[in-house]
Amino acid sequence: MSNSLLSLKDVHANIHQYNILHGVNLEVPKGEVTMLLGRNGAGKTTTLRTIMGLWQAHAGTIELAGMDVTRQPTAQIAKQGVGYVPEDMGIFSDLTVEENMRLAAVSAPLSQERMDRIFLAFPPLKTFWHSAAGNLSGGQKQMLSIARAMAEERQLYLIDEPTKGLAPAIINTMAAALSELKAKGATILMVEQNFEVAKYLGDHCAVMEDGKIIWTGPMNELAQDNELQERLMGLNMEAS
Ligand SMILES: Nc1ncnc2c1ncn2[C@@H]1O[C@H](COP(=O)(O)OP(=O)(O)OP(=O)(O)O)[C@@H](O)[C@H]1O
Repeated sequence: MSNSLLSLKDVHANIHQYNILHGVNLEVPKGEVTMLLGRNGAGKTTTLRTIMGLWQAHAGTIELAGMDVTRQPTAQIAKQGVGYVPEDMGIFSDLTVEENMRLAAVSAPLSQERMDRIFLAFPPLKTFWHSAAGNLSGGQKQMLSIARAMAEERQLYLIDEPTKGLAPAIINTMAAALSELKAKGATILMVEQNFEVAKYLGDHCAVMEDGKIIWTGPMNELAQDNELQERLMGLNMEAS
């Protein structure tokens, strides 16, 4: 795909002695949202961590904006404009919301304009600006985790299950904030188990199984095909 910002070609990765990724091929188009879906243990988190350099690809290539970033150190990949929102949120519980945000802005101090944009998306962060992050609710912690990725200009966001364990009302807030980010032209690769959220935000979709991508296509194609969903992911969407 010619407009790919991120491109994985035949990526293999091990975790300790286990071979987890068995040749991942994935194209992430610029300015669009790609959903990485699949059953538990399929390798979705491992794929994001390998892109971020947190696990090493032992074969294959990872290109970001045409540059080979395979096996670069994580700090170097972050410096090239990749914001990562890990599943465990990666926030510092003992620090305040403000300190968490200021630490996330590595290449330039957090501007007022950026802070205003973040407060608009996530009002509780303004309310609890001087509170310890550890005291935030689960949903507020997730907001802080995404806000940290937004603390700088990014060319790519890697977001791992941002709605996991959240109450429906908070899921809506989260989806609205991510939709704003999308409307600003962000390129996002996101793991999401909530199929409603995946349908709402996704332009493209890649489905993983056993360390490989087994299906790629437009999100609406998968969303409209119950049989395909069930075959690829064991989903039964009759209820939704
Ligand atoms: N630190 C680890 N040590 C050993 N095996 C691991 C480790 N982390 C992940 N794995 C294994 O790698 C495989 C892929 O895990 P991964 O977390 O990437 O899957 P996933 O698709 O994100 O799953 P989920 O939807 O459950 O989060 C699984 O079999 C998992 O048990």
